[in-house]
Amino acid sequence: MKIAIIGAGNLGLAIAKGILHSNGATTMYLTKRNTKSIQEFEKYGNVTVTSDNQEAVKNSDILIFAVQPGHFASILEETKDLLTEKHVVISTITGFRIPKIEEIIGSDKFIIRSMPNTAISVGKSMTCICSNELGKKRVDLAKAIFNRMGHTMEIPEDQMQAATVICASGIAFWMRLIRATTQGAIQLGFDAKEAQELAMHTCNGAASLLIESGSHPEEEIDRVTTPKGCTIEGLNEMEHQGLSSSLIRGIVSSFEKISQIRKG
Ligand SMILES: NC(=O)C1=CN([C@@H]2O[C@H](COP(=O)(O)OP(=O)(O)OC[C@H]3O[C@@H](n4cnc5c(N)ncnc54)[C@H](O)[C@@H]3O)[C@@H](O)[C@H]2O)C=CC1
Ligand SMILES: O=C(O)[C@@H]1CCC=N1
Repeated sequence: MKIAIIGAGNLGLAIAKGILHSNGATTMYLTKRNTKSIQEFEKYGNVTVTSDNQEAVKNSDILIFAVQPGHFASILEETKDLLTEKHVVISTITGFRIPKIEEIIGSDKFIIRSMPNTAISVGKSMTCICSNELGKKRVDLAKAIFNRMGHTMEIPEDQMQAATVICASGIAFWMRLIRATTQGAIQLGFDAKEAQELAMHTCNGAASLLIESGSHPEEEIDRVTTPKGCTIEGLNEMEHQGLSSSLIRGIVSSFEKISQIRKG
């Protein structure tokens, strides 16, 4: 698998780490306008760092674009004449719809739109995927690539905006919840390091319980909330203060913001 990551920033580098972690590529190109900060990746023998997107495209089959939405169209213009039937174009760009990509490079290309998150660097991304008509023939390949670095779900393109909020922005939302729990634990007497260890492993355990048992969160909550006990006391106070409501409102605000990014 010859992979190029066009735009090795926060997400692009997370994907690169995930690929290296899972031995997922025979060769990998990483591109960025100024390559100084990512030069160290060349210590991995099969990685080439360059600011030349055309070189990366020519020497790769799987092209993962991870640039800011405002830069994507011009980079597609710059590389479109080099695209052949060997290439699979995978976009991670927020709000940039497949018809807009087809307008630039044509509908006769394999186009996958993906929405991974930064946990891809440790092989734990939740990645949503959709494709153009021709790209349906490469969806299994895209899933195979991303399944090595977490879990995938194929969805209609219309749900991509919502998937961005839940899965990609979701990493930040869960981080804040873990951080707030840590602050609570510090207030209760744990030192900062211990407090974070308690918070993150408990969070991991809660998610694993659902993933492995297939049960509903409320079933698991019922198993923890002793009548007249401390859990229900804390949980109800959190809800009186708007815990679920604030999360839902935040998710909807984030979703609405993507519409503005798309118009911009
Ligand atoms: N950061 C995240 O967690 C996620 C980001 N995304 C999407 O991924 C894309 C990238 O996001 P980030 O990594 O956060 O942004 P970023 O700004 O950290 O990375 C973009 C990179 O592209 C490089 N770049 C700019 N022009 C270039 C060019 N002409 N050729 C090659 N490289 C060029 C920049 O130097 C930068 O390193 C965005 O479209 C974003 O919406 C999607 C899911 C998650
Ligand atoms: O905040 C953003 O706009 C991008 C998309 C999802 C994660 N980061």
